[in-house]
Amino acid sequence: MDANGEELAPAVRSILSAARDRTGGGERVSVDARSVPEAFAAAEADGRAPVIAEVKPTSPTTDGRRDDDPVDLARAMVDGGAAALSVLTESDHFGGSPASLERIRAAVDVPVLRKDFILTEAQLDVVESDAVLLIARFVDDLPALVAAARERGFQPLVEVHTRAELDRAVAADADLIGINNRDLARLEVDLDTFESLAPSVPDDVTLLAESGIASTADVQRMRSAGADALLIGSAIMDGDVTANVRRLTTA
Ligand SMILES: O=P(O)(O)OC[C@@H](O)[C@@H](O)c1c[nH]c2ccccc12
Repeated sequence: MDANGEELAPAVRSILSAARDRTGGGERVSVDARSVPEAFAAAEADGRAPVIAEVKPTSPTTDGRRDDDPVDLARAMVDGGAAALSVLTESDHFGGSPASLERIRAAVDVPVLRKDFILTEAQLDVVESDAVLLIARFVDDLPALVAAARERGFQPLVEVHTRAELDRAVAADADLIGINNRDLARLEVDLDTFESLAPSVPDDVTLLAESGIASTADVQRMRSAGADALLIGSAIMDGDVTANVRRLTTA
């Protein structure tokens, strides 16, 4: 059971128990971050849908694993028009690493989001990134972790899946919020999630639609429902990543 009183999918329980074992807590990070909202605005001005393309070698819901150099993948995504990148640093279930994020961030000039299951302040002190994901469902003291991220220069992206989590994100002063279409209890995706929660998000929040966006029709659907930007992983990682990003950003 988690805080929502709902059973989590076994893969997610395994991810969380690995996350609890990671101590983090190297030297305190202080980052001079590339602005995520500015990167979205630049993409819009250039006629592209703002997309955060995700470097995700594998996942509990993906068959197989992509072994290309993550830096090559990242560059190819930027070539296709990605406004920003998301890089998994979780190694046990997603094939990512802090080292690949570090290399990617040195190789591109767009903002890079660190995608991991961060539960404690010490786990922020692992690698420099422009933004960090904080999953409302798993973080006990969200206002404290949002503040701790900002103190280090990170832009916190708070991920929500329910109305109650959205209210907690807003109360924690989040100004970058992602609505995850994937239910972490069942690992199923439903784009209705974004459509039903987006109207309750305050206007001054930069709002992302996350997960399950596979086609240009999905991009248009999320944009019409109020998404300022889209976070897309699997549909980009499957095949020619440059062509995939180009197709999805010119929807
Ligand atoms: O591959 P998709 O369905 O396009 O989803 C991307 C991203 O939203 C997903 O990887 C994700 C959303 N929240 C997360 C939290 C941790 C790890 C991964 C995620």
